Amino acid sequence: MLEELKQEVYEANMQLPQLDLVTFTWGNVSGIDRQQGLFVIKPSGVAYADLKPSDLVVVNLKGEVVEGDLNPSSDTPTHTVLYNAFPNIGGIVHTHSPWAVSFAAAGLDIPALNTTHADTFYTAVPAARALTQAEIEADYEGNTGKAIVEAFEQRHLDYEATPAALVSQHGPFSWGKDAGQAVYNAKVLEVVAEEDYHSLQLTRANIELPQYLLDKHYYRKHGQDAYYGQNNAQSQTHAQHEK
Ligand SMILES: O=C(CO)[C@@H](O)[C@@H](O)COP(=O)(O)O
Repeated sequence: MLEELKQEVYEANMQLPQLDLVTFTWGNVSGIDRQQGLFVIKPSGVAYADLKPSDLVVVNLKGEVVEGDLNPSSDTPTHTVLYNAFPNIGGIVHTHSPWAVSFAAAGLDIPALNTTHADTFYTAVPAARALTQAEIEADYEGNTGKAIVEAFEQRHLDYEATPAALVSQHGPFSWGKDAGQAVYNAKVLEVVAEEDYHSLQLTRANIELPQYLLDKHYYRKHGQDAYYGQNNAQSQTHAQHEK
């Protein structure tokens, strides 16, 4: 069943370690056949090196396994919610890619700070709200998907224009028209998360030395007394340039 889709989703899964988006068995990719209302997903806990297309598990849109000897990814309920809520997506990726996880753990959106971001995501990538203890205990993965959908609904975001979200204190989910595009979007997300982190660090505060402190130390060492701009033509000239 769905042999061609399994091959496509298998290849998408194998791109995760190739693109440094996962460590060990973390992460998973799924892809859906909308005509049959069935999706295939990586089995839970299987090392990528050991994965075969035939290992992929077939699941219906109720989240029920219809074919497969292995357990589906533990994130299958999240994929199920997203396929039901976002009818135009064909593939979903979940990773623990470290820069995106850093924003997820901080509960921060990944802001649109550069054109790399804008090429793929029309808005900031939303950080979904944290789940309550009751939600976590009742159905962590299913409620994770609902929190993502809620973020898009409440913020009036277009899930096709911004094909990703951050799960509070867990990590990113991204999606696309198929599994391959979902992986591409996951990689772009990780790249812009890293770029954003550094941009935010660089712009967080103006921490340049004040001129008088620079004068005092520089001129004391280089033979001229500079007392906060007095009796020092160079610093006065500099001060004039500063005005
Ligand atoms: O973070 C978790 C589990 O805590 C999962 O997203 C990740 O390990 C992938 O799990 P699966 O191997 O797909 O079940």
